[in-house]
Order: sequence, then C-alpha cells, then structure tokens
Amino acid sequence: MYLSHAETIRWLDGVARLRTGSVEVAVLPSFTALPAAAQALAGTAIRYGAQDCCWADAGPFTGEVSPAVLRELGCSYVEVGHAERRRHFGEDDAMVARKAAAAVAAGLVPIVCIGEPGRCGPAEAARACARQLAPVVAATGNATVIVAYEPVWAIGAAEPADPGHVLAVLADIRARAGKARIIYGGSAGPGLFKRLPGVDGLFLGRSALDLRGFARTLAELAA
Ligand SMILES: O=C[C@H](O)COP(=O)(O)O
Repeated sequence: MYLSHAETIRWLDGVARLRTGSVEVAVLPSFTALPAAAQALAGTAIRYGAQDCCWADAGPFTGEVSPAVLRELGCSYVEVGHAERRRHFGEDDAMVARKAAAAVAAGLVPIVCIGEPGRCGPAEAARACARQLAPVVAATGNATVIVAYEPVWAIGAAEPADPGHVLAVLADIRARAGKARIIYGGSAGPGLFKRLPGVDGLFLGRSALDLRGFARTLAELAA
C-alpha cells in the first residue's frame, strides 16, 4: 500500500521492461492491480500474485479474496502470513497454515512469511520460526511452497538483518521446511544477495519500488 493505482500501473509497466535473465521474478501488487499486472506482464517471464487470500475458495466471507479467483485472474503465487497481517489483523499460525493449504489446493504457490518478532539471537529466532512453520508444513505436505524468512524487526528498517544471523536461522528453517525454497526479506535490496550464500532469493519491499534498484538487485541474482 505504498502506491496509488495509477502509480502501480506505471510501476508494472516498468517491471515488464526489466531484464530478468535466468532469475525467476514474481511481483505481488495490491488485489486491485492484478488485472493490470496480467496485462502489463503478458509476454514476459515475470509472474504475479497477491498479498493475501482467504482460507476458503467460496462462501460467506465478505471482504475476503478467494484463492480460486486469484488463480482465475492468472496469479501464480500468493503471500500468506505477512508480519503486518499477523500484527494488525490477528492472523495466527493456524490461520496462516489454512491459507497456505487453500492456496495449494487452488493451484497457487504460497509464499509463507515467517520471522521472529523482535531482536534476539539466532537460536531464539529459529524457535519462533519453527513454531510458525510447523503447521504450514503439516498442512501443505509435499506441495511447492516458498518460505520468506523476514525478521519482523528488519521489515521497514534502515538495514537488513545481519547476514550471520540470517544464515544461522535459515539453516534451521531449511532443516524443517522440506524442499521449500527459502527467500530473505526485510530491508533487502542491492548488495545483499552476495552476502547470503545459500539463500534461494530475495523478497523485496520498498527497494523494488525504485526500478533502478530493482534492476541492480536482479543483476546481482543473475550473476
Ligand atoms: O513485504 C515486504 C517485506 O515485508 C519487506 O519490506 P521492506 O523491504 O520494505 O522492509
């Protein structure tokens, strides 16, 4: 919710012109921009998805958005369990797991956000992530899932978490997450990827809104 609708459309047009090379790129704009994303990204390798979904495909859930409808709109991915959903909208680990399972059932790849709420050592952070991840693993089985490790305190911050911390927590997540790909988010941007060996990708927030910075990050992932 950083951009207006008109700004989002201009941003999507810019994203469509990015050189992605071998990097898999997906963007997750606001629900209202998904048809525009379909149009702007048609003919590119860039996929798109949503920032949340309901745990049900249809029924009496006023204001919610169905994962089946997201698929109908051409989404490949849907983010579930972002820290802001957990903090402002009361989403708990069980609800996030239900959403992830509903996404899988609808043919979407869930991007499941986990992360410790406050600054702490890697062992405590790994315990918090394990608690959040366990119901998701139980609910999604062998399905394709992406785990976005986002230390909550690093979201919207001046700097990402220290790479040593990230890599220590990531090792524990990887041991619990089966074949899921694990990406890092939280003030990620240019210069970070090479400092996180073994991370499968980055989850960009603010830095992706600057298309020149987005392009630099993409070039680093492609290198
Ligand atoms: O949704 C985006 C992530 O929470 C990261 O945001 P940020 O890169 O602006 O800190």
